[in-house]
Amino acid sequence: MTTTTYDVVIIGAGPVGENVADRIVQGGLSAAIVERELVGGECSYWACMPTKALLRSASVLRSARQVPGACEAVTGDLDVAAVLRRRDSFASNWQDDGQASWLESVGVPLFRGHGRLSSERVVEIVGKDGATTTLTARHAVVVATGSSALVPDIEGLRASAPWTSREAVAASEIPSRLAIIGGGVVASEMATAFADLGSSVTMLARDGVLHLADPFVGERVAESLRDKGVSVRVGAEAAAVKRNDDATVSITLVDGEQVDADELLVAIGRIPNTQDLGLDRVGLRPGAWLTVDGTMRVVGDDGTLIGGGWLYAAGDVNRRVLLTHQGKYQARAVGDVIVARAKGVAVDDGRWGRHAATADEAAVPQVVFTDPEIASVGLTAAAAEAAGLRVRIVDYDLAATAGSSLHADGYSGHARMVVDEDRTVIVGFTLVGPDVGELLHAATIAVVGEVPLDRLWHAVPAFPTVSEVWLRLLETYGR
Ligand SMILES: Cc1cc2nc3c(=O)[nH]c(=O)nc-3n(C[C@H](O)[C@H](O)[C@H](O)COP(=O)(O)OP(=O)(O)OC[C@H]3O[C@@H](n4cnc5c(N)ncnc54)[C@H](O)[C@@H]3O)c2cc1C
Ligand SMILES: NC(=O)c1ccc[n+]([C@@H]2O[C@H](COP(=O)([O-])OP(=O)(O)OC[C@H]3O[C@@H](n4cnc5c(N)ncnc54)[C@H](O)[C@@H]3O)[C@@H](O)[C@H]2O)c1
Repeated sequence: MTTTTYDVVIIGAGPVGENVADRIVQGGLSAAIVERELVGGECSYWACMPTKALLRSASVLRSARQVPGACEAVTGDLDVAAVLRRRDSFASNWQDDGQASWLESVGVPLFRGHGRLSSERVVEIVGKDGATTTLTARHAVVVATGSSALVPDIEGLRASAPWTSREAVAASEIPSRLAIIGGGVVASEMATAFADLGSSVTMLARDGVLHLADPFVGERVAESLRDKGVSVRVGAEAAAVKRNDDATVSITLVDGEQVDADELLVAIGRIPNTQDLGLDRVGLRPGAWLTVDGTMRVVGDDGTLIGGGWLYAAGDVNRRVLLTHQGKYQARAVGDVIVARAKGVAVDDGRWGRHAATADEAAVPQVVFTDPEIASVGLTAAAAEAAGLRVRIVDYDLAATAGSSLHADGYSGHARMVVDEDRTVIVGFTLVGPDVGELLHAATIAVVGEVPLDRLWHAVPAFPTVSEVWLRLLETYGR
């Protein structure tokens, strides 16, 4: 007999749903999880892992070519077929047996099918065979259904069957010409990947390249994309799209110009997976992002808790931060707070408390795997100023460290630290340069720990590493 009542029911087995389930069972409660596609979600099969696999080989080749002694050993070009095979293996060939076994090993039953809220604490699941299962949660239902690509209402766009990030990430062939609508993170990473893999790429970056980052970031990435032969068209906006009889696609821009390509990737942001989730049954609007309180309980438009607080939302679907690591961080807080409430233990939801996801507002780290890489945490200078902080910006040329000159000939990069002058702590840090992603965590610790600059002078970077930029930034700031 199938057990139909669990302490917690989770809809969506992406990275966030999996982590909520794990915390719930670690806390001694029972959990069941519902998944309509693959256990592991977008991140495992169509996002983080396969995109980075697509980007990594060219990055390694570039690194080798920048170091005499190694560059002489590079006698060929990128092996595209081998890159795609490695990508396939990082997407587990789009099979989820491994992650489904993990769920089983931690004691979380998996219900395959589309889940919907049908009433308070009740989730109805319709399986592929049409059979319906009903699960009731004693304590909480957690929505972790993630997000999907936004395809805008541009004339002819949908009918032209454009790629979203899914088709780009899983591509089995590299198109000769790829056009991209968008200038954000997906557009920039995919322009890099496909240019490296041999496509002739045109990027229609209406609002600029990575325009929400500190301005030097987008400038460096756009320059590098252009050096690779990418046509970066800042300000260009698509007005109409047509798939031609010969399978090519033509994009007419607002100014009347036409851009032709073999495939078109649309990468202009995300929509929440809440269209068919039964939100209307609990007083919410289908298709809306879910708004949450400090412990990720869903609130209605009037700010009151849905049903008194049994419904939680974590990960992309609550729109706080659309990143895997941040969603998993929320998941740990959500799992733990549900357990605490179920057991009548005090909730610790103050700033930096165990049950709060404070870093979502203060210290989100992100690495964008373009060439050069971008690593950032916390506030940009503009955001810090807009938040009313008395800010000092400290810049340093990353190429001027002994470590970077050893890392690669012709190393080029930049570092910026944003200091809150009233507290003399770092509130934002951005690095641009080859392989800077691995330098980021030191900055994340400094921001989260609110480490005073006076103390940071005692955190001595090893010589000769690129991390010596920390000392250079402090020297530039002054003692
Ligand atoms: C191209 C691309 C690259 C990215 N790269 C990175 C990166 O390098 N680093 C990073 O941190 N982030 C990256 N992201 C973002 C990252 O993928 C998301 O933040 C992350 O996947 C969110 O996890 P989630 O569990 O909230 O949602 P998802 O991963 O979307 O998982 C949600 C799950 O819920 C299931 N589901 C939805 N509705 C239902 C339903 N009604 N019933 C049952 N199941 C349902 C879905 O099938 C899915 O498996 C990238 C995103 C994209 C698009
Ligand atoms: N390495 C990483 O961390 C990584 C990689 C890929 C994706 N992601 C995450 O996935 C999410 C989605 O990425 P994304 O690139 O789709 O969104 P995004 O929000 O990063 O960028 C969207 C871009 O599209 C532009 N845009 C919006 N509407 C447009 C329109 N109608 N026409 C032309 N341009 C338009 C915006 O100005 C913006 O530059 C992001 O939030 C990101 O954090 C992370």
